[in-house]
Amino acid sequence: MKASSINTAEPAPTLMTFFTRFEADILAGKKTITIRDGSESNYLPGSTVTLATHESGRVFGQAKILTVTPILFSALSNLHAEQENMSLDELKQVITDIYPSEQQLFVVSFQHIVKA
Ligand SMILES: CC(=O)Nc1cc[nH]c(=O)n1
Repeated sequence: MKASSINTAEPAPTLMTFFTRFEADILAGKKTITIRDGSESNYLPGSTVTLATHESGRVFGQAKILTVTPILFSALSNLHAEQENMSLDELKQVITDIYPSEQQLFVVSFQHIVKA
């Protein structure tokens, strides 16, 4: 993402939540990206975020944000699916379930650095 397109109006988030079903893949280093909508696109590359479950808020680790890249739903590829540790069909279904009819999305890549 270009520096000029980073939203500096709000502080970068320090918490990233995931559905519990994704936790094991993240801790195993098998899921290295997350695809979010515009409301969760303000992560700052280089920053460290706390990882917690969406359902209960249980903290399960920390990660370093590497990149935040805009992407259209129609441009999701097998590379994204690999980085999510799922097939492309699965990934498209997951994203459609979470963000119905959202075209503009953001790929947030991260490195899991600490297990809680
Ligand atoms: C809580 C939540 O929205 N979690 C998501 C959303 C998109 N991708 C993902 O890996 N996790």
